[in-house]
Amino acid sequence: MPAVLTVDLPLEVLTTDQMARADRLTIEGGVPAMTLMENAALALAKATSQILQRTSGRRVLVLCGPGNNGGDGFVAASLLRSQRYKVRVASLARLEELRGPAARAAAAWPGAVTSALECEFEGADLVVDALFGTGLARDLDADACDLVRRLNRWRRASGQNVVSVDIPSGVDGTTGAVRGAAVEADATVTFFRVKTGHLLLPGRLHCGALACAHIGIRPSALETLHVSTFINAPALWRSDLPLPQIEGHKYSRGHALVVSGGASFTGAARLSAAAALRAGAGLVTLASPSDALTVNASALTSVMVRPADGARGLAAVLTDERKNAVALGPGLGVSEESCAKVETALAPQAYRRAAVLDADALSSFAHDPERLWRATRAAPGPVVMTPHAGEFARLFACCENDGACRSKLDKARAAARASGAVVVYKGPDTVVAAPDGRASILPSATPWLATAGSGDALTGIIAGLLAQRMEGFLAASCAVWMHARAAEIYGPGLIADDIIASLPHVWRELCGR
Ligand SMILES: NC(=O)C1=CN([C@@H]2O[C@H](COP(=O)(O)OP(=O)(O)OC[C@H]3O[C@@H](n4cnc5c(N)ncnc54)[C@H](O)[C@@H]3O)[C@@H](O)[C@H]2O)[C@@H](O)CC1
Ligand SMILES: [K+]
Repeated sequence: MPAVLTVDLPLEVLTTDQMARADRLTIEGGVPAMTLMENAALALAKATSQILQRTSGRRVLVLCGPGNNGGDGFVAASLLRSQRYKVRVASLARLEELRGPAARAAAAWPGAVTSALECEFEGADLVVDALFGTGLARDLDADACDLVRRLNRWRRASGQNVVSVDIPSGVDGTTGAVRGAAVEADATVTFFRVKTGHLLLPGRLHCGALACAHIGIRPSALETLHVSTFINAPALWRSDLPLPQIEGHKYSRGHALVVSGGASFTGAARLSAAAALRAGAGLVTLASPSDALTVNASALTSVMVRPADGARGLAAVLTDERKNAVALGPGLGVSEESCAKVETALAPQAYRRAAVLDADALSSFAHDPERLWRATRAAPGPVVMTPHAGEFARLFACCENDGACRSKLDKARAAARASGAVVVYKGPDTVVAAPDGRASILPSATPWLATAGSGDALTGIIAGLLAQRMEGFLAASCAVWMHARAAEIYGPGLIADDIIASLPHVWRELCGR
């Protein structure tokens, strides 16, 4: 399935409840519901017609559901028919069951309406999926599941396009979960703002190319919605991006300290260190156990190496106040000593030091997460934690099993609240959540990123941005995006070293030169 198109999507991401409130406020403000529906259908008909022109198709089947999503389908059917497309309409509900604008839209459709459950897809060049939108309130029943599965099979076998109205039917607009079965669309046209279910997996994989249309809801409606979820795109953090200043020097660009593992586990920390430098830290030092000093020193040039044995050795290196960001975890080893090193790195200080905790720095606390939260809450500067799904489950079992946490986004937010740290919940739909409730979702990432050392590179990029004093949530979001973009630029065959090597291209794009 094609990746989500992120071009020109507005930054704010809504839950289905927030979207319903925006609709309600707009209608109360004097815009008729029918006008919103007509605007939605116009955008839908335009997108559909563009695909049909590309594929030289003429025959459209519109599947309409029992609510306003179906209403959008009826209006779009009328519009497409007026453009001389050959349009069939099939409805899941009996027409007399429809209410409000959907009933009016159905009444205005001049053609026949057949039963969706019995409809044949053969002969269609494109199917419009207007079965369920943001009003999906429960799992699809067996008949609807069967219809959706038949549609998906037909699409795969025929190679024809399916366009979903608002969200692929069966995808939960808030959590991205599949409720029984869900349409696999080639394109999805949503309205006003993207919903969290478009970006979170598996929902995102069902959307195809995602477009967001303006339908007459004013952006001022956002003011009352208290939106705190955003697409992770440059517009979110570009104005805070640290750029070298002409009057600056390496010390003004910050000094990141990366903690190396023992002699047999040094590569991971070296990747992090190199990534921190490429992310723009003025200086990077690798704190290395004595037994790994030679191997580390012989493999590094622009990264400095200092001996540091155990938590005490680390404490000694950290007495230098200029080392304002510390990263630990990659190759560190799961042990009590690692716990002590993390506590040393997070120990309250008179000066502000940021920290990134990854991999073994997190897993070492799996038996006692509260001990880690005590340290992260007391830390003198921003703390960013970067668990993948396995580490998250081990460390944040309380958030995993909390019934109120229905999605990856909910879980990441709960984890950030519990720990007082920025949580980067990694995966193809990486969520960054801050303790104050802000969150970002990465809209697309190449599967080539799933490679050894990829997480170590991300840890380093975050450390590099934190060393340059970028705010914790924005630094983590920016690093996640840069990491994904670097991998996208490099393309197939990517290994972790290539992510680091591609960072200058990412900077060039961000700086516009
Ligand atoms: N003013 C508005 O609210 C606007 C809404 N629009 C469209 O309206 C949609 C939302 O409309 P609705 O709130 O009517 O919701 P939907 O059309 O998404 O679906 C709700 C209907 O389906 C039923 N239903 C929910 N889950 C079901 C299930 N699992 N099995 C069977 N029936 C189920 C509900 O009882 C209700 O009748 C949006 O997705 C969008 O397409 C657009 O027309 C723009 C304006
Ligand atoms: K739909």
